[in-house]
Amino acid sequence: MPAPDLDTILSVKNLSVRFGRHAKPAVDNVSFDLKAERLGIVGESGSGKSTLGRALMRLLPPIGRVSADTLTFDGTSLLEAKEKHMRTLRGNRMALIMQDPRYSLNPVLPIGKQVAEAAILHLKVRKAEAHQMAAAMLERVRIADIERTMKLYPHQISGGMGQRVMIAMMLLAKPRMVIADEPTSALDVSVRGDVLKLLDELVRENNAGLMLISHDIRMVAAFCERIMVMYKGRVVETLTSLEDARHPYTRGLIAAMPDLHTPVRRLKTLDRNAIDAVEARP
Ligand SMILES: Nc1ncnc2c1ncn2[C@@H]1O[C@H](COP(=O)(O)OP(=O)(O)OP(=O)(O)O)[C@@H](O)[C@H]1O
Repeated sequence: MPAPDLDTILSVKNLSVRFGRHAKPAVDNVSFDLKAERLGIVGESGSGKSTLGRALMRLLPPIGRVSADTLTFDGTSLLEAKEKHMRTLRGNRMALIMQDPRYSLNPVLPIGKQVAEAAILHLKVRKAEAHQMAAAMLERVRIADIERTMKLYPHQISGGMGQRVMIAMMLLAKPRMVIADEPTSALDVSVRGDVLKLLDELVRENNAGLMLISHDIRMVAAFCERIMVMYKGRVVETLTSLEDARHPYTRGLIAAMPDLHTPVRRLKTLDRNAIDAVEARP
């Protein structure tokens, strides 16, 4: 028997997700491993990126049917784990950061309390210690004037600050795997880079694995060592550099994303016939 690879955080073999018995799979036979690295998942809208992320967190609605040969996270089979175990894994060992902090944060709770409650829940610490941990973590995500800011409600802070609060809350317990699903697309362009840099910094510090889900292949390429390209639920290629892109779909995604250094007059659209012809090859 081959020795287990101790560095592997997540192992996925032939993962498929179907919404309804006769529907085409939203995620179709996807296989990959995640180590303490940054893995980008890119693809156009509807390619199955979010469904993949949610399947890994076991957060799909009951209509979503998951099947896989292997789905192992940190030694636990996500196919077999009881829901109670999943609840301790989520937020503790695995974290999901979503697009818009306004929908993820509790609107009726001051942000300091929310972060402290995450510490009480996941780290089983007492109130005073949780408050201190929350303050330290908020400082770590560069929130200024901590004690005053902790008393503010989510609607009183900016989107960029809200996303930094989410990151503080999600990374408090030092999870092994962080799935960030379009974490900056609801934010002002001017703060996107800062939020991503911060996320990257904290994930590296914890020696965790990051899955960065986005439709923006150039942004993903700037942050990730590997990029998995999804089309109609399948992985069409995995790249370490955009220059290696061979698949017409990936090339289409690259061409469709404006590059600050080479301005284009018209944004290209994807040539679906060429893409499907390549996909149809045995
Ligand atoms: N709850 C659901 N019920 C039925 N179908 C769903 C559900 N969630 C996702 N799907 C379908 O699964 C497919 C993949 O959707 P998914 O949201 O994963 O794509 P995506 O690549 O994340 O797109 P986006 O970038 O727009 O979020 C789509 O065809 C979508 O309609």
